[in-house]
Amino acid sequence: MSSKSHDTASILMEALPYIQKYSGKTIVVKYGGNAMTDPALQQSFARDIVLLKQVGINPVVIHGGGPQIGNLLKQIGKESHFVDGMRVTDAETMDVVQMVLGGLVNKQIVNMINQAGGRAIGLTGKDGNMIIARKLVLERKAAENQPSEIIDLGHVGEVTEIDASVVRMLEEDRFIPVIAPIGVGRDGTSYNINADIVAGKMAEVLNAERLLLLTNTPGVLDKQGVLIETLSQADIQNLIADGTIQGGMLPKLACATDAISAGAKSASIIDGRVPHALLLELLTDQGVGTMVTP
Ligand SMILES: Nc1ncnc2c1ncn2[C@@H]1O[C@H](COP(=O)(O)OP(=O)(O)O)[C@@H](O)[C@H]1O
Ligand SMILES: CC(=O)N[C@@H](CCC(=O)OP(=O)(O)O)C(=O)O
Repeated sequence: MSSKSHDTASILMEALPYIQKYSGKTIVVKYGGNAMTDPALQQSFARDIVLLKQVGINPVVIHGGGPQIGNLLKQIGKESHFVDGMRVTDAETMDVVQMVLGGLVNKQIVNMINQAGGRAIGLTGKDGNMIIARKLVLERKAAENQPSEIIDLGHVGEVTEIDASVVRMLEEDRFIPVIAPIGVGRDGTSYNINADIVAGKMAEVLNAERLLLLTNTPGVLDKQGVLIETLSQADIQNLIADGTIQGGMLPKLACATDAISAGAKSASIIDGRVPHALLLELLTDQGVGTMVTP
């Protein structure tokens, strides 16, 4: 055997214990809007998802689309405002969120996976009353000795309940669920929910083996910009308190912490700009980001 074919065979063999470990299990993958900007990377993501399904693993994709929502808002002359990584969502912005997440982005991902040979089904949290939400009430203190004030984020929601029966039904078959983070209130109100939060709750409800959040950084970085490979829940509190973790990274770590408190073994924030990041993280000895552990 040539050394090249020996190398190829050993790479394939490296995947075997991981395929055995994850076969029949659910892996929740959050595909961030910032990780989905490059067409070649989108294709490598879609092929990874199809490969996982093909070897008996059940990927469930929750997608974001923050930059894509921001672009359409800009085209209609609206500025985006964020508080703690969450978009302030008035009624008009909520319509744009539904158009972009439920329409454009969701169907783009479905199409990419199907082009790669998979069978993806796109849903929002409204389908089958899957994601029930209520208005998020955000309380904040300007300073330690000040009374807290309530910040109105409009249609931003928090998840109160997930009925994952439709996801179960799809994953038991050949289908790959692709879910947009839009929730519905008991009274029919639409809610915009941060996709990281939805991914964390979905991982809890599905009792997922892994929760992977794909984004546009190498993982969680320290003050010097160096990758932190593993983080405990106590480390996270310290890094938030000293301002190292901010903005879009806050909901990711909140959801990782919640998922772990609810029994998940780990949650990983990985670099979606690395081609085949999912395969590298799941099926090889090589990690590609930050793993949050209990
Ligand atoms: N300590 C940190 N390490 C890495 N990224 C951080 C950190 N603190 C804040 N961030 C920001 O979080 C962003 C990722 O969140 P976000 O923009 O919401 O991505 P996504 O669209 O993938 O959800 C990074 O691009 C970075 O600007
Ligand atoms: C409440 C809130 O902020 N919702 C997000 C939903 C999309 C999202 O989470 O997209 P990324 O994962 O690409 O950031 C938003 O409106 O941008």
